[in-house]
Amino acid sequence: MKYLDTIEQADGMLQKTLGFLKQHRLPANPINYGVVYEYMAETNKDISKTLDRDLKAGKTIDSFLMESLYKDFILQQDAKQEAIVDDVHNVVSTTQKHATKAHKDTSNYISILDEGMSMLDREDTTLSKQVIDRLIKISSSMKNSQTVLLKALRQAQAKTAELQQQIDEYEESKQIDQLTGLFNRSVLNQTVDMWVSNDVQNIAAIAINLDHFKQFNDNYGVTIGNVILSKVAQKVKSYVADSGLPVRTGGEEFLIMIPEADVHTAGEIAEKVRQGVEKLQFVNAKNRQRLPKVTVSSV
Ligand SMILES: Nc1nc2c(ncn2[C@@H]2O[C@H](COP(=O)(O)OP(=O)(O)OP(=O)(O)O)[C@@H](O)[C@H]2O)c(=O)[nH]1
Repeated sequence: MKYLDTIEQADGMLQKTLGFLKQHRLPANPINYGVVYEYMAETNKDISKTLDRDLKAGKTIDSFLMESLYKDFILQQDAKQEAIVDDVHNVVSTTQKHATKAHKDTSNYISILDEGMSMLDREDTTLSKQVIDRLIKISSSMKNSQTVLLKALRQAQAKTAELQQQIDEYEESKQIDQLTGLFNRSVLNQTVDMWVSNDVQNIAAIAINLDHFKQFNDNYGVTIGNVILSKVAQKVKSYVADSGLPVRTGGEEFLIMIPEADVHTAGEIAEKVRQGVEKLQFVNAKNRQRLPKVTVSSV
């Protein structure tokens, strides 16, 4: 069980959580409530770290941020994962059933074979013929049972490969921010930990922030805001290739982490990203009006 709070503790947390939601004008829907509850209870260090950082920087704590924290750091055991586990369970139990039956058939076959052999009599050819007929019959049924087992094993093998692919896709989807296709913060934390434990010497970090993005949302709507975010993210990604890790760290914030890179190289990449984003042109499909230039700041 995830939450072991007593009624009194949960009541206390409820008050604190509602206070936080009210202060930031966030509706108390299940996502916002869940994230803020974890934050107040200090039970999720990733949520605490991100929210503390954003609060300290005076960032807007909005539903976009709540949703991304929920997806990145809470939503792990979802329906899809459970369905995969159920499928694995089915494959295992079906194969086990067939294997148990095949084992029983084999033992049966061996004892009938033993018994038949002892009954074979050179003098009594009629009895011997009956015994042999019975052995032929039982051998053929044994063959059928082995064929069924083989088929079940082949099906299990195919299903296992299919499930493995689903697990891989699922694992990947948990690491990727859906809107931008960049990595999410949980991958950032894991990757940096891995680099540090592998003694990577210089890790360069380029923080990229879209300028006045709130105005784009306010003036042109969230859908256009989303398109802009996604296109800028693609640009960011295109300058990183395989050499670094492009991450969406917040609503309109990205981070490029590059292992074994010096400040000069990082500066060059930051400048390329800045220029590349400025070259992007956005046109409002409804009225063909060109949108103002999108600019980014990087540090
Ligand atoms: N469309 C869209 N907007 C988002 C998303 N996530 C966050 N936002 C919005 O991004 C805006 C960020 O606003 P601010 O933090 O004030 O940043 P800014 O307007 O870029 O201001 P500066 O950073 O100071 O230039 C807020 O209006 C958020 O609601 C998202 O996934 N999609």
